[in-house]
Amino acid sequence: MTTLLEVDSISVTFDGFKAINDLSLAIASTGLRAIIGPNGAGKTTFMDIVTGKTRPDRGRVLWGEGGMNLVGLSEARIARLGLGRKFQRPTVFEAQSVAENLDMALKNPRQPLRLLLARRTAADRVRVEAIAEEIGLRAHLTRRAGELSHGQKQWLEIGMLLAQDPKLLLVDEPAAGMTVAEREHTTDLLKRAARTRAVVVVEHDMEFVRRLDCRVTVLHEGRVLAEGSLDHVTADPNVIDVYLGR
Ligand SMILES: Nc1ncnc2c1ncn2[C@@H]1O[C@H](COP(=O)(O)OP(=O)(O)OP(=O)(O)O)[C@@H](O)[C@H]1O
Repeated sequence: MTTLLEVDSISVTFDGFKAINDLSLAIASTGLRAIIGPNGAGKTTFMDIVTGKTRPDRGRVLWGEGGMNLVGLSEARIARLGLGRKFQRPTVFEAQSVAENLDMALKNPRQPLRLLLARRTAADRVRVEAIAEEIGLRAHLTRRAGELSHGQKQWLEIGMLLAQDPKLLLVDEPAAGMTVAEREHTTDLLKRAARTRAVVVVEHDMEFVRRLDCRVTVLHEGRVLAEGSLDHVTADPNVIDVYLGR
């Protein structure tokens, strides 16, 4: 098992409050990881640090075989290294079709507009169809993204990230607001995506995490409280105390 991302002793303080407190954790180059923790545990701040949005006061974020330190790099640079982030709310282009959304994502979004609007090549079309199949929207390619259900929009956005072929996909609360059937589809989608890359899911919903059937890291007060299978961490007295608020 090779390590893709290693967070090494990072800390960050906001107005005297330690949101991340000497946090260390490692993510393997393939497979799923769930990160859970009560409100304020530091999950969002962790993602902000890894993606370059927030700079830690201390510590390193090491990437890839060479162990390149991401701290201090711009968000755009980190994204180009292969780190994709899916925020909670879908941000698809509502007026464009599913195919057009995927097509724009296939091309580098930092390209000039005229290239984004350039005609699709045959290879692009094949790739767009393959991604649509992967995310379960093959039958919806010509629909406007704005007409999709909430769950379908989330899948489209995951597809747009997959189009960029990230090495690590960070996904923030994918199950929020989804129906049971949509959740099942999302679990399958994330599991499939994790066969060839690292996928880190930050999630509150324990039932969803159980379905992911993966290693779980519990954060609390900005550090790792427990790690292992969901059964292992939920049997941990420290985790029980934190979740019951004792
Ligand atoms: N920019 C900021 N300025 C001040 N305090 C912040 C800032 N960002 C986060 N915090 C604080 O840091 C702590 C960790 O927040 P964070 O959002 O990372 O937690 P979380 O685990 O994602 O919580 P939730 O599950 O509620 O989203 C919280 O107490 C939060 O209020």
